[in-house]
Order: sequence, then structure tokens, then C-alpha cells
Amino acid sequence: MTNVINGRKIAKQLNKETKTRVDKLKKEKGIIPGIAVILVGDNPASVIYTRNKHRTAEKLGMKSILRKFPKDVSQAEVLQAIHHYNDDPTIHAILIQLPLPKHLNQTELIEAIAPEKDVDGFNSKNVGKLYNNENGHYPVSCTARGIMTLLHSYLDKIEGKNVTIIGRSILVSRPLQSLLINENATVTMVSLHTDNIDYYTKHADILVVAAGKPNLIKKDQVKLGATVIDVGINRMANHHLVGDVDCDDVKEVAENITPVPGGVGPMTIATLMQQTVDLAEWNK
Ligand SMILES: Nc1nc2c(c(=O)[nH]1)N[C@@H](CN(C=O)c1ccc(C(=O)N[C@@H](CCC(=O)O)C(=O)O)cc1)CN2
Repeated sequence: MTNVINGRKIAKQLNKETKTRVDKLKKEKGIIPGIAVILVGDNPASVIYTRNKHRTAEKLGMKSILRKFPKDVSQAEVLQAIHHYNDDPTIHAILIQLPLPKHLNQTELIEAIAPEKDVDGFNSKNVGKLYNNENGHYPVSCTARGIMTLLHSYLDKIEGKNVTIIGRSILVSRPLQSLLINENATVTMVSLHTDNIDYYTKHADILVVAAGKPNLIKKDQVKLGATVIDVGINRMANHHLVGDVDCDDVKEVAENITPVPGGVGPMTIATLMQQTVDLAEWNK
């Protein structure tokens, strides 16, 4: 029997736990976790995601600022906002919504965020700590951490598992590779350029697909009993959302599978909330 992983339910439970932590921080330390989300332009998906982040943070009792800039804003103006929030003691978490318009230097902006407020974990200091499997506290990619939460909910152990990740992004695939390696999984990174990609997908106990190609993966490419994590969110012409995995087909062979929508996506925002409270606790 295949488990269709309910990301919405697990995200709801995580938000409940986060709310309890927010209330405790307020009561015991007088600290209200604060997040500043920077949105440049009017990309429709980014507008929805940042609104959801803002609303969820407020619902959980946090301070939340959604700072919007027009699409032609200068690099200097965005940098100035980042410096402002770096210096604001009521803000514990700063995030720049991606993608950014092409004229902006994404790397410079991410590097300008104080590492202890870099709630996305994209700053090179935090990426380096994750890569080195350093002890101590540091933020990591919210989607990657959210996927680890899903895997831990459905699998007894990750150690020793063969994992194939299709994708190479700094947003999800690379940090997820490090998180999995740090838990002693064997991780193979492939892409749409890989020769004989089916060889790698068929050998995976855990298959993570972050390729950005609707319905790329079918059941004949998946090992019997595998756990399949679909990171793809493809908006079709009829406005339907479709993942990178043909869920109805792959369900016939997978033991666990995430649907789209309702799988990995909701975990990204719940993990962002979780990590905002982490930052408020770590840096109090
Ligand atoms: N700075 C960042 N930018 C982006 C990130 C990120 O983690 N940090 N991730 C994505 C977008 N994203 C959050 O920002 C995100 C994507 C999807 C969902 C989600 O809940 N998806 C739903 C479907 C919702 C819909 O699109 O209609 C689902 O899959 O069920 C939340 C957040 C890129 N940018």
C-alpha cells in the first residue's frame, strides 16, 4: 500500500509546535521572533509565496515585515534595506524572495545578510558550515530541511540508503545532498544532462526530483518500494499545478510519494517559521 505523504498535515503540526515555542519565548524571555521578507517586483508566484509567509508568521504570533520594492529598484536600495534589518534587534530572520530581476546581483545581496539572520541558509558562511558538517547551530535551506522532516516522518532511518537527486540548485538539491550525506546516506547527484539517467533513478531507495520538468518521472524509472520526493511545481496552461513526477503512475511502485500540490511545498513555509524561531532562540 502506497503512502501519499500529506505535506499539508505535517506542516500544520510543525506550525503548531512553532506557535508553542513562540508563546514560550514571549512569556519566558520577552522575545517576539521577527522576520523581514524582501520582495522585488510582481512575479505572481513570488507575490503569493511572500504573502503566505507574512500571514503565517503573523498567525503564529511573530513580528513580520513584508518589504516590497518595484522591479526596477537599484542594488543600493535593496542593500540599504538589508543593512537596516541587520541592525534591527527586533528582526531575527531576513529573506530575499527568489528569483530576482536580472539586473540585481543575487550573490551580493545574499552575502549582505548577517549570517545569524540568514533564515534561508544561502549565505556562504552557512553553506560552508553545512558542507563541513560543523557542530553548532546554523540555518539551512528551508525546502531541504522540510524534505528531511518528511523523510524522518516516514522512514526509520536514512543511514545507508541510496539516494538519487535530480537537480543541482543551491536552493534545494545541493543543501539536501549535504544534509543527507551528514546522515550517512549515499547520495548521487544527476541532472537532465546525465547519460542513462534511468540507471541512477532505478537504483535509488530515495528518489528526489527537482528538475523543473512536468511529469518527467514514470513508474518504469523507479525502484519497487522507493520513497519518491517531488520538488517540482510546474504551472500548466490550464493553471493546474503539476510535479516533476507522474504521481498516479509512480504510485503503483513507490512505497511513499509526495504529491504536488500538498507535498514538499507547504513544508517550505512551515520550516521557514520553525527556523525563524530557531534564530530568535540561538541569538537571544
Ligand atoms: N528566498 C527563497 N526564495 C524561494 C524559495 C525559498 O525557499 N527561499 N522557494 C521557492 C518558493 N517558495 C518559497 O519561497 C515556495 C514554493 C511553494 C510553496 C507551496 O506551498 N506550494 C504549494 C502550491 C502553492 C501554489 O503555488 O499554488 C504546494 O506545493 O502544495 C511554498 C513556498 C522559490 N523561491
